[in-house]
Amino acid sequence: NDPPGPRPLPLLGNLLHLDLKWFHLSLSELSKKYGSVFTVHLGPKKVVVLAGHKTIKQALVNYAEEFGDREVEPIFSEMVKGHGVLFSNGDSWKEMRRFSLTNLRDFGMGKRGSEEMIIEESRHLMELYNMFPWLRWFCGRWLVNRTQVFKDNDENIEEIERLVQGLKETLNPQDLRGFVDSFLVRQQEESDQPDSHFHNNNLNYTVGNLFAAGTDTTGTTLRWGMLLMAKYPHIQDQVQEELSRVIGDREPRMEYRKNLPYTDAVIHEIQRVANIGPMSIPHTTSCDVTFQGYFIKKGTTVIPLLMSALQDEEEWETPHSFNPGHFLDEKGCFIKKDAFMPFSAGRRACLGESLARMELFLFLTFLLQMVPCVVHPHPFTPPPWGV
Ligand code: HEM
Repeated sequence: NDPPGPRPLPLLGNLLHLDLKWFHLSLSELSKKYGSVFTVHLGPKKVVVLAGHKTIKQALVNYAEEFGDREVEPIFSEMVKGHGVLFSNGDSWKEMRRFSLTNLRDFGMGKRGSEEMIIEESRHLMELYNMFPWLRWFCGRWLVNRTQVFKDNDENIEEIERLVQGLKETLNPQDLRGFVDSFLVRQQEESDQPDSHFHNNNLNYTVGNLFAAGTDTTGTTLRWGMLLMAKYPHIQDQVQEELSRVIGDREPRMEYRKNLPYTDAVIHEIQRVANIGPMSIPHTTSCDVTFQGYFIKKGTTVIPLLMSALQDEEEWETPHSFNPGHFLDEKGCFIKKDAFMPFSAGRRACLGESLARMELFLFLTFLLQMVPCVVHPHPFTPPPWGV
């Protein structure tokens, strides 16, 4: 009783049915034909796709254990060897996730502490933008191949090891400066336990995961924000009108968000349309499971098609166009939407959601606030050493 799906060819599976460049769009098309739980074969590999807000939530929240393991593709299993939090499972993942969440929160994630740091970063962002407009010359494409990926990974880990070494040499257990310090103390406390998960590999890979999962995601969403504001100047005008009416010349702060319903709605709509993780990060079933009447074997790759929730035609008035009204009631007050799930749901849901939301709010309000700023006299001057 497998979930339905297109008939696979030997060896190739359904590869010919899918546009691999626009894989998430192909899956979205297939869900129209095969429903909210369907099978596709990527070559010989069987993959179950979950589509639509209700089905994804039901699987990831109501069947949290069954659908809650991470699929670790061969390249990642070779690269991270089960360490860290992003591409790990079992007890090691549980310990790393719990430790990361508790410590990031203790060091201010989603709270005042990180607000101060993000504001400081926003000030630099404003300065940098005015100071180095020629940085854009470097924003090109570069070729990545497999060897390069492994080389980059090794270099990243070496860099993290150097950072950790510096922190180890200056560690004062009475004055913990951040995540790595807390990890090092825990490592010392558990040094007599041979099967402790607090070893160097988990430290290096968890730090690497937090950087990797936490930078490009927010950065890409911000770029979408700027693109959408440029494309819809009348919406940008309304945000700027609200910002100048509510906060004026004061520096943006999280506490102003509740009085900025339009800005908040625009930021949510940016994330909905940006759709930066359309297929989430694949999961795998931790045991055999019967879901919506279908049998799914232990170890089956599962793709929660988040884009199908973000563009669910039953949940959004105009799912395919940018419309901040999706998050506003008739009085212009902000409303939460259950189908808004760019951070996924359940036990593998994004660990940095509160940090990301704070960053998006502060960076975008800083960038959109109409405060007088010095415009660089020669915005397109190439760097002194040429391009
Ligand atoms: C706009 C920003 C971001 C978006 C849209 C986003 C989205 C996601 C998504 C879709 C997942 C996969 C969830 C799943 O498997 O079901 C994820 C996982 C994760 N995210 Fe984020 N993320 C963002 C920012 C961040 C930040 C700032 C951090 C770190 C501080 C972070 C850390 C992680 C980690 C560690 C995981 C893996 C969790 C696990 O496997 O247990 N993310 N994120």
